[in-house]
Amino acid sequence: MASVFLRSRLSHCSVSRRVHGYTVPVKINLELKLGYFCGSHTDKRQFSSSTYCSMFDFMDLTRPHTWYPNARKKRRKVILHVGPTNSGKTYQALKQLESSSSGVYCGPLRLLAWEVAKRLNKANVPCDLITGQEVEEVEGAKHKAVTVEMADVNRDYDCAIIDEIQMIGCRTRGFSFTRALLGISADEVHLCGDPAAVPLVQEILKSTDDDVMVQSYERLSPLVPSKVPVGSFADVSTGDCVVAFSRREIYKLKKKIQNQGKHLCSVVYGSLPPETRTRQALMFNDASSDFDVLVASDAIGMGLNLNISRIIFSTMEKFDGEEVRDLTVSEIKQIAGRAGRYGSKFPVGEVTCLHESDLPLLHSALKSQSPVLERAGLFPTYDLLSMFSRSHPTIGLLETLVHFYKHAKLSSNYFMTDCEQMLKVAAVIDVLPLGLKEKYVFCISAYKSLTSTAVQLTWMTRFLLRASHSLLKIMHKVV
Ligand SMILES: Nc1ncnc2c1ncn2[C@@H]1O[C@H](COP(=O)(O)OP(=O)(O)OP(=O)(O)O)[C@@H](O)[C@H]1O
Repeated sequence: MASVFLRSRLSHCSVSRRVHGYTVPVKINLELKLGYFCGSHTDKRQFSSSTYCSMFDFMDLTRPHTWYPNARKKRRKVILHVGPTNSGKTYQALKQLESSSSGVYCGPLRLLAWEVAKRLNKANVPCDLITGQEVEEVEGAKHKAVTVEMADVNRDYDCAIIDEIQMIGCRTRGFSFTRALLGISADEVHLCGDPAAVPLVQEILKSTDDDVMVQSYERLSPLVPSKVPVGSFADVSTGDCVVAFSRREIYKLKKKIQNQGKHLCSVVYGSLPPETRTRQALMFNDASSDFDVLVASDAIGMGLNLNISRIIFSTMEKFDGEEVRDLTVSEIKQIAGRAGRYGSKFPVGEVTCLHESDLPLLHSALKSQSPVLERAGLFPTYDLLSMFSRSHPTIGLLETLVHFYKHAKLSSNYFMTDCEQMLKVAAVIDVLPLGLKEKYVFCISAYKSLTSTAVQLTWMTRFLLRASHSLLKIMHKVV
């Protein structure tokens, strides 16, 4: 239904006919005001050549480093902490954050941001928690733990961490990591993640004039791939985490395991409400609780420190929004790496599958390197959309996004983010009496939870109207 709605909206817009192939002359005042896109108030050493450009090509996204004048004022020290899972990369970066006078942690999951905020506050470093769903401010805090979409590129920090930097290559969320990488204004920026991201990050940062260094790590505790599958739910034991890729499957597995009468299961998956997800993870981690088995989606794959003894893949395939495909090497390693975390009560991690036929893929993935990332996600900033919109006042957000998607020019280090879900949100909210900024905010923050039924679209329309004030309060500072 949503796609029908979207199709009709798109044909109604006829964006490509009306706004095809712009190279728009800009007036002097606009040029001055928006100088940083042409480089005028950024780093004069490097970005001054086109200061007096008289033509502004909105579709030219080939120099995204110039979108962040605040960060370009600094020569940042960027440290890439790379290595396998459970090798202490984040631990080392967090030590720097903890000892800095101001800082920000940017993570891919709300649960990770929550863990970091808790850790810093416990260490008497007041730390705010800011995610798409909540703002928890702590008096006197100069530190923030945020989900990467909420990273504030207008503030200055001593220290910043961008965790799971390999997500810069993610089809749908990569642009938020690119924005944080290029835009965070911190003296020291710590990037933690897979070595596969190193060449791309180094290439991208050539344009920023930052100092970049690479620090490599080894796994701190062994991870043993099992030669035999689990085979029967009767063989599931305390500390096991069974991984599945849909909510339906997760609850089916939970039921089958609990039917054996030996274990109670916690569940963790991405769309669980944050409080419930946190409670379920805590319950599993708590040795005194009866919930000694976890059934989870790949939401546990990133950075979470859970007391898992053995990872059991119930399948090696997942539906990625477009098709059912095999898990990638990187996904398999990330998820498997949750077993036997250093410092947990299981000093050795084990990993296996439910079905024997899945074992070869598991074994070969664990022996392979993740393929090197070639391109990072990119998406136009609000400022850029807003400039475009001012030059084309009759065009709505949906048409603007479609136009950028079709006509933007990118350098070879970048790809345009897959914005199909954002377009669906834009199609709905374009008819609402909201400003461009509000609409943009909703598009980049609400698309993750959108599904494609008419009921949910109707619900979302109502929700947007109700939530606009609170969400805007959160987003106001970061866009
Ligand atoms: N030097 C250390 N002393 C004590 N504990 C450590 C040390 N280094 C790491 N740890 C602990 O080991 C676990 C794994 O560390 P960390 O989360 O930093 O690994 P990582 O390499 O970032 O893993 P992933 O890529 O899976 O997120 C954490 O519980 C962390 O607190």
